Amino acid sequence: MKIALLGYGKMGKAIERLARARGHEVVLIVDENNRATCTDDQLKQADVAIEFTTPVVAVDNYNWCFRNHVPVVSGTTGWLERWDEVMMSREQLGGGFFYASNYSIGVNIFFHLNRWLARTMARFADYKVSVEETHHIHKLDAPSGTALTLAKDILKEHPEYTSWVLDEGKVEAGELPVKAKREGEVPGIHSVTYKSGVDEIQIYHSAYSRDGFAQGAVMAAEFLMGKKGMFGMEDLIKIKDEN
Ligand SMILES: NC(=O)C1=CN([C@@H]2O[C@H](COP(=O)(O)OP(=O)(O)OC[C@H]3O[C@@H](n4cnc5c(N)ncnc54)[C@H](OP(=O)(O)O)[C@@H]3O)[C@@H](O)[C@H]2O)C=CC1
Ligand SMILES: O=C(O)C1=N[C@H](C(=O)O)C[C@H](O)C1
Repeated sequence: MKIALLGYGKMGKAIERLARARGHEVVLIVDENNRATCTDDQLKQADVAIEFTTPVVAVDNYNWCFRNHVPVVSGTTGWLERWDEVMMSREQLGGGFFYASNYSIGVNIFFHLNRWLARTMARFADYKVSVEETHHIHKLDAPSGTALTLAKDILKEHPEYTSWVLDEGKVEAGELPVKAKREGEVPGIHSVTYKSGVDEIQIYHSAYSRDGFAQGAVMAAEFLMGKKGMFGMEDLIKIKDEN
């Protein structure tokens, strides 16, 4: 498979290493410095693009891929307020798009546990729920995309919360608190905690490195090659939600 890497930072470099190890070819590397001079013809050399850049530039890159009929794996977080716009242009231009807030298989199992626990705990009003994430100090968005996925899945099962809120010390009744911590070079830690007056229940995931994210992104690219339409991790790893 021929890959265009859009974004060549911490994730782009990890993806390059893992993609080559799986026998793929990286035919284009784009970063902030050369983006303006990269041509459509260069992009069209690729079977798939993998995009890990920044919240501000990601949507332009998706549209670049759609216009050139290159399916794109989107890893960038922090752009979801433009989701509808991206879905519309994908549909109009007929592109292939794969999005996950977190490509690690472990986190996607954790998402499954979170949905199960949220359904179970909905019957026990004594417990208050909160989400916490810790990441490296370079991260631009807060809360993380992963924490947002966790929070949104909890909100679906808990009508006593009307919205999530970034917990900066002041949380109103009806708000699901999401705390975002920034420390050193932490690759990514997420937890969900249910607390009552007498005990607490917690689920927790900690990434040891970026390799799990990068491996999942390359697997998503292998899956997406030659496809049109919208896909997510549930298409790649079929874990069934049960009651
Ligand atoms: N979904 C998931 O599983 C994961 C998602 N992420 C997300 O991926 C994103 C990237 O993370 P990370 O690699 O750590 O970030 P980095 O800051 O290390 O890398 C960002 C890269 O984007 C490049 N860039 C900036 N503007 C453009 C542009 N217009 N076109 C192409 N490239 C550009 C930068 O170029 P330059 O080097 O020249 O500045 C840099 O190489 C973040 O949003 C993060 O939250 C991260 C890990 C896992
Ligand atoms: O910026 C990061 O590093 C990460 N971002 C993703 C997110 O926002 O959830 C995934 C992972 O936690 C690492």
